[in-house]
Amino acid sequence: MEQLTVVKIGGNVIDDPAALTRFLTAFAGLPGTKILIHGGGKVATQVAEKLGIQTTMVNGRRITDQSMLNVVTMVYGGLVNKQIVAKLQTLDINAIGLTGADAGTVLAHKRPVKDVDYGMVGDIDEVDSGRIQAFLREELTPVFAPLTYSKTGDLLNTNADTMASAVAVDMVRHNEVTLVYCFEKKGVLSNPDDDNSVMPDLTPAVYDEHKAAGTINKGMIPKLDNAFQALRSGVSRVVICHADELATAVIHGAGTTLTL
Ligand SMILES: Nc1ncnc2c1ncn2[C@@H]1O[C@H](COP(=O)(O)OP(=O)(O)O)[C@@H](O)[C@H]1O
Ligand SMILES: CC(=O)N[C@@H](CCC(=O)OP(=O)(O)O)C(=O)O
Repeated sequence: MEQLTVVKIGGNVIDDPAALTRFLTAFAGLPGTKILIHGGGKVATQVAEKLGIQTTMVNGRRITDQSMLNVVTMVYGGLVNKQIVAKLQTLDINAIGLTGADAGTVLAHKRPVKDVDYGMVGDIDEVDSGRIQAFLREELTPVFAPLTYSKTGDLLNTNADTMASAVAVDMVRHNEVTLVYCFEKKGVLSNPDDDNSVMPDLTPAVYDEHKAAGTINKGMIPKLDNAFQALRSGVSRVVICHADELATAVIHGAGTTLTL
């Protein structure tokens, strides 16, 4: 089976133009077929604030009312996605920018209201990996914004880590998939105050211990839940690493590799 690398890039890197350029250059240089999923939460928060719209996050998810949905659609589906696509074109990657609504690639439903009303937040039902594979066959590199669509024709805001995991899992039908989460730290740290305390590998049991001790917290919890879910669902390798170490992580191993 052909190798495929699915890469997710987080919002703190997207917010730093020099770091984003370094990352995209490394992404462009990866061997074989690849897909990029980007976040952009930090930029969305800044733009919303300029428009007088306040951000509320619950369990790492953005409460998305209609005005916030308009902001994230403009920021993720427009500004961030198209800036990345344009940059990749100059790096000789024929990128095609997509939301989950484009070509019907990622269908979701609005998250039901239980304790929290997240508003227009989407939980993924279906990824059309056959369609994504068709883009790859045409030598196009899909670049996904973290937006999905519903059967009722609404756009929905979906966490980018979740989107990366769902796309990677469905692509297992066609490829041997490596999933890499890139962000601004060197990997999963055993001590969040020490940037050099990277754990080279991580099992669910050790993850649970760190979660209980509070040394793995905040955004790292949903990231790792998504990452372990991908590994359990047939993705061959899942790595969490610094954006500057993407090439090393894919080829030789850097950052944190998850094992079951
Ligand atoms: N043990 C840990 N190791 C690394 N990062 C951690 C850890 N615990 C919490 N974090 C936090 O998790 C964040 C990554 O999650 P998130 O902000 O959702 O990233 P992204 O922008 O990639 O989506 C890091 O910026 C860091 O502050
Ligand atoms: C529902 C939900 O929370 N969606 C995320 C999508 C962006 C994202 O995940 O961006 P990062 O990877 O940069 O955090 C949000 O709006 O913040």
